[in-house]
Amino acid sequence: MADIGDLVEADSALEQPSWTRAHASTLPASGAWRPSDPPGERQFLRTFVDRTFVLEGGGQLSDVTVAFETWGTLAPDGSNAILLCHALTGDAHAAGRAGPGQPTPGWWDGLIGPGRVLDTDRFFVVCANVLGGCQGTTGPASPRPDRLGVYGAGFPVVTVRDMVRTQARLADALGIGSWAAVVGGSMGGMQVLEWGIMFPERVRLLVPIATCAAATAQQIAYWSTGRRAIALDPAWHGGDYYDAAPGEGPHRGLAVARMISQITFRTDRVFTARFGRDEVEPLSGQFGMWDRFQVERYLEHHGDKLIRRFDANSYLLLTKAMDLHDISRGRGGLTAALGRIQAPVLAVGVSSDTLYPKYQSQELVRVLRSQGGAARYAEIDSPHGHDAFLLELEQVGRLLAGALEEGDSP
Ligand SMILES: CC(=O)SCCNC(=O)CCNC(=O)[C@H](O)C(C)(C)COP(=O)(O)OP(=O)(O)OC[C@H]1O[C@@H](n2cnc3c(N)ncnc32)[C@H](O)[C@@H]1OP(=O)(O)O
Ligand SMILES: N[C@@H](CCO)C(=O)O
Repeated sequence: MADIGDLVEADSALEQPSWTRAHASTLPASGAWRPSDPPGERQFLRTFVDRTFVLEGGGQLSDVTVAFETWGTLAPDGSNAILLCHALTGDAHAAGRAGPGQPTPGWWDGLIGPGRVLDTDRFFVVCANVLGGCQGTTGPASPRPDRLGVYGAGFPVVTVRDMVRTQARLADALGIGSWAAVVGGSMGGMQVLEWGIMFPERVRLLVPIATCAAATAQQIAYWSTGRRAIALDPAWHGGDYYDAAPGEGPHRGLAVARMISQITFRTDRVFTARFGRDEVEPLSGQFGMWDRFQVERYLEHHGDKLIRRFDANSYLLLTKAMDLHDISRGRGGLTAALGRIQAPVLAVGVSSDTLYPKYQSQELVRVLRSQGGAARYAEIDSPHGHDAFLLELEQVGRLLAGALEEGDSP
């Protein structure tokens, strides 16, 4: 445990959801980790304090903070821990706070808690904000170790493998030798696969949802268009905008990037049912260029919402990490990479996902099984598209419950 770095308790000065306040310059150092009170409170692990963390792409970091939340109680032998890996704009807050006060909704509320699928009377559930993110874990908006400003454009490119390596340090620090399950959707599913490949002996069940073994040309096309929108915003300033006055950051570019991605998260069918050709400003016979359809206003709303809770540089980094995701890189191909996995795999696709289409999950299972791996495909039947893993919680819960019953769990 000596080289793990300091675990620090939740600091009320950091009590905030926003990236703008996510990085206080000092974190209180403490000795050993102890559970937060109430459960669900954000906690921080400082790691790589002692040495340089060399990233897969050659960049370097030191003194990395990992923000995480936990629910439930860790068994004395550390055997009952489940790791949840979040998607692009998610964070460590997978479930609402269980203690007093107004619970803040989490992205998988309803699945986590006493008697729920991720039963906190039985499991110790952990979720950490990813490296490069903007909700407490070190990212571009974080102060540099020398305290001479924030990283900004100087933050190195990170990969999904780098994210997983920081999570492994967290597991070490918490005393978790192997996870009962590692579960996540989209970018979270990419982390799940890398966990199975990088640390095969440290996972006992893998549940990658709505994800892929390697980004396709179309996925790269979508995400890179969003990145271009951010880079074209003059307020982006090459990534160094953190001293801009409130409201003067690259929010226009980020909003457009979100509008583009929101289209890919949903479907033609649902957009047609929800918005059809309905207009916001009724067409009067004289067509105004900026008179809007309802779907335009909806996308604008989603752009506006994201800029209030997300950092443009993190959006660039994390979408790049997804595009760089390729489990076969440096491993002698897809079959060899998947051949490293020892844990049973439940790969879940979404029937209507056009961003990470279900054939990619099916292909994972086909290759795993061709090598004798214990892999199964299951499907979320939904009209909603990619976001179904966040919207169809009843189906997700049923699939997870089945996998946890069958898998190697306590
Ligand atoms: C529970 C959480 O997600 S916590 C938030 C943290 N975020 C994350 O963790 C990332 C993952 N979460 C997400 O991506 C999303 O929150 C999801 C997928 C879970 C849910 O998506 P939603 O945004 O709720 O879905 P939906 O497509 O129904 O959009 C609803 C919003 O569009 C607005 N809207 C609907 N129609 C229109 C329209 N015609 N014009 C303008 N706005 C509209 C609604 O008023 C609503 O606004 P609100 O969210 O400010 O209340
Ligand atoms: N809508 C989700 C899914 C992305 O895969 C998010 O914003 O994180």
